[in-house]
Amino acid sequence: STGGAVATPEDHDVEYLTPVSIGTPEQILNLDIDTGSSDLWVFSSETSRSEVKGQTLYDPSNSSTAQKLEGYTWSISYGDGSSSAGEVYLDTVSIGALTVSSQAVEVAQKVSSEFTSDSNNDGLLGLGFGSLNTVQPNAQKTFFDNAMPALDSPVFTADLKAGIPGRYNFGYIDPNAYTGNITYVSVDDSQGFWDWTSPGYAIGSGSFENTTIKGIADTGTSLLLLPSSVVSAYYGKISGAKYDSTQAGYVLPCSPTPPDFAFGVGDDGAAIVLPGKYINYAPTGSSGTTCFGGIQGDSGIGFAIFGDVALKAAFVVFDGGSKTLGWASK
Ligand SMILES: CN(C)c1ccc(C(=O)NN)cc1
Repeated sequence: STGGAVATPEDHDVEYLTPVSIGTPEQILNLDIDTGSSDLWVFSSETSRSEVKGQTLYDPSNSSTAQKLEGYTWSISYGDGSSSAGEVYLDTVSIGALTVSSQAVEVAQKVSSEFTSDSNNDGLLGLGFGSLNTVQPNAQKTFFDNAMPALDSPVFTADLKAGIPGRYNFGYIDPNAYTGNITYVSVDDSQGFWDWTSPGYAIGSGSFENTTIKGIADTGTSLLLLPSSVVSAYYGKISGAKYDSTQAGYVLPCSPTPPDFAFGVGDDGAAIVLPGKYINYAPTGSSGTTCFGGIQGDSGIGFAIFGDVALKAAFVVFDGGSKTLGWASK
């Protein structure tokens, strides 16, 4: 089997939302597919009314295939301090033509303000490794883990794009979606993430800097978070760029277009190039003169995060069979 669906960017590519069918008859919710976590949770009929602002709600009582897991609960918090919690059902979940008949659907009873204010986001679909799942008393499998045995190939791919819809596919690699070769790198799944090591970076037309950068491929994080030495080297090349403590990040003049940023993949010289315009993440004010940087520091996290700013420059294969990541330009 195979499947897949469109991934539509929200403002500034802060996140990408994908239609997911849940239950019988189908209830379609727009979920944030997140390789940095492993819970499939949704806004629901059980979500505190004061914490819902426009989201579509999954109502298990309207699904003939929903089965409550009595006594099961979940509770999750994310790197940005947001959180949610609730109870658990099993139901049929589909992404395009790919259907999992008994998927754990975690219904939110509480969500934090970051989710409440994100009115188009109806929940998250985690595609990290199973060890990160928060369901108690027994952890539940991800959609990918449940689907894998039936997939033509044990993979899913992320083809996110700047400002326009891209795609997540399951079970196959679309040869028309990328250019050149796919370079595969090893993954350390010991922390539950798609954790890999880049050999270094280059700024603009500059020489390649060999420096080990260990980090996770995380579709659920908006920015590219890198070691402070790399971030300082990048913004040090830009007149007027500075760390703004009020914004808690580097800001830069939106014009002229900043230099490209490339990160290495594998030991054969392959690299993914971020066009400089991807680093103009969003204007900080109404004048549009100053932009918030799409590359920021990873201090305090313990690893780099290759979020959407990086991923949208690449075609990425998440290989659950070999536990490798494949990176290609496009
Ligand atoms: C508040 N929202 C929509 C979030 C979505 C995803 C994440 C995240 O860290 N995913 N890896 C955090 C917050």
